Amino acid sequence: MTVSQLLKQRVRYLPYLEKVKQPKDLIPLFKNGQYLGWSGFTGVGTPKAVPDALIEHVEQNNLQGKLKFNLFVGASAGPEENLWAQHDMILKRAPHQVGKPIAKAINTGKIKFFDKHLSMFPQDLTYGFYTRERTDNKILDYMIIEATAIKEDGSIVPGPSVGASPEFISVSDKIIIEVNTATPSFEGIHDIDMPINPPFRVPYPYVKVDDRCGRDSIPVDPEKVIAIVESKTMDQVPPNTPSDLISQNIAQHLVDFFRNEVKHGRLPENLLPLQSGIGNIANAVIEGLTDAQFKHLNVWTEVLQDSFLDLFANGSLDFATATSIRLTEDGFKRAFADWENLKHKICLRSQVVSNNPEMIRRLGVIAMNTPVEVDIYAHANSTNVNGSRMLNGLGGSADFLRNAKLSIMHAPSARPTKVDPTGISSIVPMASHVDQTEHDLDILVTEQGLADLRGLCPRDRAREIIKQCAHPDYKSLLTDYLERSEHYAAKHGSLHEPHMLKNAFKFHTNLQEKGTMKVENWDPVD
Ligand SMILES: CC(=O)SCCNC(=O)CCNC(=O)[C@H](O)C(C)(C)COP(=O)(O)OP(=O)(O)OC[C@H]1O[C@@H](n2cnc3c(N)ncnc32)[C@H](O)[C@@H]1OP(=O)(O)O
Repeated sequence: MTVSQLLKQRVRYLPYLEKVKQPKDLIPLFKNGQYLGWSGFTGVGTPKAVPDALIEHVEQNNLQGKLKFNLFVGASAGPEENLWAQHDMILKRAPHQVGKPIAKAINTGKIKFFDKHLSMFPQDLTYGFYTRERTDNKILDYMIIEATAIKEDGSIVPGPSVGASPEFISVSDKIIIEVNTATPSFEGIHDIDMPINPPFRVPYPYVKVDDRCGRDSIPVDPEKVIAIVESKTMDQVPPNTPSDLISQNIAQHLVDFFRNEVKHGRLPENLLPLQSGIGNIANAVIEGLTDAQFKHLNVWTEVLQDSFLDLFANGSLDFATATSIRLTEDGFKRAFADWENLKHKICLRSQVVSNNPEMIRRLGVIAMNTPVEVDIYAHANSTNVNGSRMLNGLGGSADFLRNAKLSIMHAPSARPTKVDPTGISSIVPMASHVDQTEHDLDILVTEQGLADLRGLCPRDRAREIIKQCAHPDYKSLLTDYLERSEHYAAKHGSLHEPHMLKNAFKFHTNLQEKGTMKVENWDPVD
């Protein structure tokens, strides 16, 4: 097969050039029920050419629901996994996903999705936890990995994410490499630790965000590489919603809080390494930090979004490390225009390192993530609307929030429904699903204000959250719930974290029945 000049430039291990194939040539390898690993994390660095060829094959042969795979990706993949979901090509999926089609397939029961901390998922896969039903002792049949270059020893230089690729490669029977020649080579930006399982595991030695002691590429046994495919499609990350008054106010409360912590000596002047979660609100909060005049900031996070580029550009940010640079098309254009400068200030690691509890605690990370809802005692739901409908998954939120020095959650105080512009309160009496517990959260912030929960007993916590964070439309309702619960619990000797179980989910049932959480009355309790 003829090999393009671009591909020849990127593939420096010459025996691989004998293995160059067209994606369609690989279709016969794929069988219903196989276990596949894809590279990628939060929609960047994912394989595209082979997944697209499989979609075409399914469409042309009406194989929807007949060619399904157990699909594992470090976190969410790009548009391809949503097309796979639409074509009913996914049997099982873990540990995180983003996109309406895949969420719909999960919520209609077509995809068996399970959610696991991103720091733990890759290692649990290598332990064989998720493939116990296999009788052939294999873990993954194929790993399809996107590379931006291949080094002389055959090792793989990933693109804008590392994710779980090192672990997937270590347990995959066969490997297919998509070399993306449309995207520049990311060589030199990675620091990759290969998995070592207990009882021989050693500590990760990093004590500063810019420490490096891993490899700059992923080693691979060339015998396992069965095909090299040229990919010419760039990653496609949709644009972020521009920040609005709500997210700007959230950011301002946080900036004021940080300044006060510095003033009282609980934080250094350049704060501590920052983690910021996914989504529009997290992106807008980082945007808000850009104008705050902090200097020499550092970032230890899992995903770098566009707003981090502004922090670099105005000189606030010294160094950022993550497992993925999830930039929009414009973001990548900006980053590549300044690449010679930026590439010395960014390092991409495996997700088991970026999200590692040991590292997060050692560095004293400040974690900031967005919940679906938080209850008055600070149990937070990051994943399931009304305790039932999966949004994106837990991701790394709990890796960071449980282990950070400061654990912060930020959200708008209320969200609109079809019938009520403030029909959903982010503060509820009892969280309908719990991902982060009361023991994990220090600070809760909405556009209304910031509740500092450190050292408060649950009832004081509830009053602080309602006072500082609840939307005015819900303050008296939540206070009423708290006071009635206290009255009821006092009679029953259960005043530590008072609830009326009969009414605990009344906000949610009211929402389902009437489109708003504004309950008109409580069920009587005695
Ligand atoms: C890869 C990583 O893990 S990064 C580390 C952090 N990871 C996590 O925290 C994972 C869990 N969190 C998330 O997925 C996101 O932060 C979310 C979904 C909670 C919030 O995302 P954001 O983009 O900031 O907020 P946004 O307001 O746009 O909400 C996203 C969607 O969730 C819906 N949603 C959020 N909260 C609620 C709620 N209480 N009830 C109903 N729908 C809700 C929104 O309506 C919106 O739906 P739409 O896309 O149909 O408009």
